[in-house]
Amino acid sequence: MIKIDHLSTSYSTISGPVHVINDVDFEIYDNEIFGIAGESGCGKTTLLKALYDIIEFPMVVDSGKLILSGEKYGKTFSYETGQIRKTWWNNISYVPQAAQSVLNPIVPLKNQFLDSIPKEDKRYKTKEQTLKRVADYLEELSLSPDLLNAYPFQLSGGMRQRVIIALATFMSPNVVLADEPTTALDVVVQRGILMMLMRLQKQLKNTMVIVSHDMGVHYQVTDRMGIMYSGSLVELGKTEDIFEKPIHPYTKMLVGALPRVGDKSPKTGIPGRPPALTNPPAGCRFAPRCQRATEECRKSVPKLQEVEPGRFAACHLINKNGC
Ligand SMILES: Nc1ncnc2c1ncn2[C@@H]1O[C@H](COP(=O)(O)OP(=O)(O)OP(=O)(O)O)[C@@H](O)[C@H]1O
Repeated sequence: MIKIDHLSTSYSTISGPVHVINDVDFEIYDNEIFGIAGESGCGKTTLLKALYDIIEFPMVVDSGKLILSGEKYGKTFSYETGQIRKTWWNNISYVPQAAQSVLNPIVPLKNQFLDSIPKEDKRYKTKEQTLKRVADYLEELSLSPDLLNAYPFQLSGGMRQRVIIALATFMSPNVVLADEPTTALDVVVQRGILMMLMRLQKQLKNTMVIVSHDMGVHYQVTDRMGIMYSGSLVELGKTEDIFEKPIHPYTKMLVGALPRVGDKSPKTGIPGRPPALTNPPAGCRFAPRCQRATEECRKSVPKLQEVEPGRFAACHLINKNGC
């Protein structure tokens, strides 16, 4: 499980701190695929980096923390912000955005696998034993073991993405974080990657966190999801509930803009633009784009509240005829 405990982060810039994650507080459970959605620049990648403990200048944690806990091979573990990196690969792994370009193009894949396996993993005594296990694992994932002798530049983008996912899951981590795993791939390859992630999650019974701006990806793959807007979590719940009955006005607009089979009604975009994080408006950050915003919305920041069991939203209009 990952507990995100009132986390706020910022980036230090020459014009002062840019607050990107604002008091985000929720839990991601064991054995689920959790999605994080929202427009470009709302802080999805920043949150994922914090989850993976890549907190390096210019990113700063202003307050709050993360706790990664669980059980592996009969032993319980718990790591907080600042310690999570000690358990990279073993208990948590990360498929970064544009992952296809993180592989060194001129190093054979087998060396990249060997370099990624933590030195303390003593399950395989020799290099040959480790490579045999990697080859078997690739076969389990319907990938050819011959890939181990290939160089990344010889592979297509979709194949490189599959290899990265294999690398990230080889140690059976309790949590796998994937940032935009299907962006820049054609729809057929996208589907293959999504199926692979779903199959792996079922097999490992672990937690997968998928960041995507594409609501279609969340609909197909995730069990629960969080909607981010301008650095805050504005809605959280089961994915099917969010699509069937969105609560927050922003989520309603996001879901309403999606095409549906048989629905011929004209689709409209969300008016306006997200606020600049360098100079956000007071009160609810969505208020300038919300047709139902009131004086209260423009003055005070709404807190994320439990609207129904397991359903959370941050909006002053809840129970006031608006949401
Ligand atoms: N190194 C940095 N220095 C200053 N500001 C940054 C830095 N990295 C990100 N930001 C700012 O933080 C905000 C959130 O960025 P982030 O990459 O987390 O958003 P995102 O939702 O993942 O967007 P995208 O979908 O485009 O990747 C953006 O406004 C961005 O300009």
